[in-house]
Amino acid sequence: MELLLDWKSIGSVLATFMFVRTAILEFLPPEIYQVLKRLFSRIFSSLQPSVSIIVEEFDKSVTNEVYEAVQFYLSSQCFSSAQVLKLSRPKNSKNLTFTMDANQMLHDTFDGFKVNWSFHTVEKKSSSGILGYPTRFYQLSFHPKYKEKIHSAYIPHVMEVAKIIEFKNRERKLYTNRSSQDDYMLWTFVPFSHPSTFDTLAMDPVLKQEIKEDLIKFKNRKEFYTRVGRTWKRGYLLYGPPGTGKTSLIAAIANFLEFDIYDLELTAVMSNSQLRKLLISTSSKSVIVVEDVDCSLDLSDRKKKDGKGEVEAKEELEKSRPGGNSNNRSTVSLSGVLNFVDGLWSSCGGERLMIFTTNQKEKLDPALLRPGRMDKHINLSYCEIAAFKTLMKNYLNVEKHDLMKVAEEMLPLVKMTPADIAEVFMGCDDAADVGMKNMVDKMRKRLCCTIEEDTSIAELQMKNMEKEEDPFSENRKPVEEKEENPVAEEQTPIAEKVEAEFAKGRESNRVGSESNNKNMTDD
Ligand SMILES: Nc1ncnc2c1ncn2[C@@H]1O[C@H](COP(=O)(O)OP(=O)(O)OP(=O)(O)O)[C@@H](O)[C@H]1O
Repeated sequence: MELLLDWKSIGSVLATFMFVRTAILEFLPPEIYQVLKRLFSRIFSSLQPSVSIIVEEFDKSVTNEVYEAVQFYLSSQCFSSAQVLKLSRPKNSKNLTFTMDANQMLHDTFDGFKVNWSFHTVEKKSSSGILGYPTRFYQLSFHPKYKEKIHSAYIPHVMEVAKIIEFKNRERKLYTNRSSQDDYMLWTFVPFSHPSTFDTLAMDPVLKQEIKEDLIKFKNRKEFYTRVGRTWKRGYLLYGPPGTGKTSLIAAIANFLEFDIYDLELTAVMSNSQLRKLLISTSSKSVIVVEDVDCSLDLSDRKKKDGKGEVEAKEELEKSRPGGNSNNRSTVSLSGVLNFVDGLWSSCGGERLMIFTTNQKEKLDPALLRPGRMDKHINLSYCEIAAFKTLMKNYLNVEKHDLMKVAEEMLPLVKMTPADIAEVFMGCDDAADVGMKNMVDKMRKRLCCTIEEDTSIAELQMKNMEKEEDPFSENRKPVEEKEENPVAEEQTPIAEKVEAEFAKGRESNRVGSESNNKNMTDD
């Protein structure tokens, strides 16, 4: 009988509990329900044994990197489990960021165990009782039996995930030393947003693919570089006439690798030691660029043939520069630059690509060009048909056109850089017919000029040769006789020459398409 009573009372307790629960869910405002839920979960969790780790924002006034990492990590985790979130987008950043609000609790699961994160803000009083800046910190709580796992696996996991998220979210930067006046502000920066990519780049497709593969290999070979005892860096030399896309290629590379760019103006660097400071203040995952290196410093052969030393030669170069005077003269030397590229200091940090550009490769010292310093020599030259098609697609939004055949025949005869072609297409506001007509007109004009120029050079050479001829020689022809000759080469009408050049162009197109690409060399 007593047992029956007990079962009855249990049944009525359960029924009451169900009734109260339904009443709470139905009638209690959700805000109050949430508060009660949190209160109960805190009471229960405080009854369980737990260990806490505090991660403060500052460590002796210096920003705590772990705090930043936790912030990144939790921003990716908190959307699903935190109750109240803060939403922000840092200026110029491409992504939205969610952060936890103060006193919020967040649960995370890792490798089968649970941990709790909470965020707090407290205002600490100084010894004199004055309230200081608020101290912000994250608190990580977990069961004591997971202490070892937290230390050896969970925290490294948080740091790794944070690194990946930070890299994806971060705003890439373009640094320059051009406007820096003193040692304290070596680099100034702006957000890097150059639109050039490998898709928009007009260049030989084989060369493009080769460069992309080389970059991918470089990026994925951290272990390889460690194994063979080399610093994780690579040097490219881009050379070719102005307007062939050296700067555009650098921007495309930085966008491809998602690296920052450091644009190093050597003439603004006062000494080798300042050069070293600039180098060690660059971050990893960056492209360091020295444009027009032949114009920056005298980096020709160190052993001057005329007996002048490096310093003397540099002095001369400085004097020859506009506004150059001895007071603000740079004392950066070739050896300083060589050390910058692959000296001991260049091994600080990692994952760095150094790119030097020049219009005159032959002016550079072989020491700078050797493998290990410049690992790849990339020749960017005048526009060929594949590059022309890319520009047509970019600027005129067409892949085929009636005038394509004519342009294709003339292109090998006229030395046009991608910049020349881009300029013509730019003025056509997407109108493909106008763009192609203007292009062909420009090519014709250039072809005529080239032929006229060649003709007058040939005439001049002929005259000079005649002047130099031995006046007593029996074979010597009088100049007048040559000028009167109606079938002389220089008197062929320009139109005929253009036609002859076209024939040459057709031939060279055929040969060009058969030849292997020789524009990128491993040095
Ligand atoms: N290969 C290319 N693909 C697409 N656009 C190009 C290319 N080359 C040049 N251009 C166009 O021409 C302009 C000038 O090119 P860029 O500055 O890259 O040439 P450069 O070789 O670095 O010239 P310089 O040697 O004078 O510095 C660019 O803004 C771009 O619009």
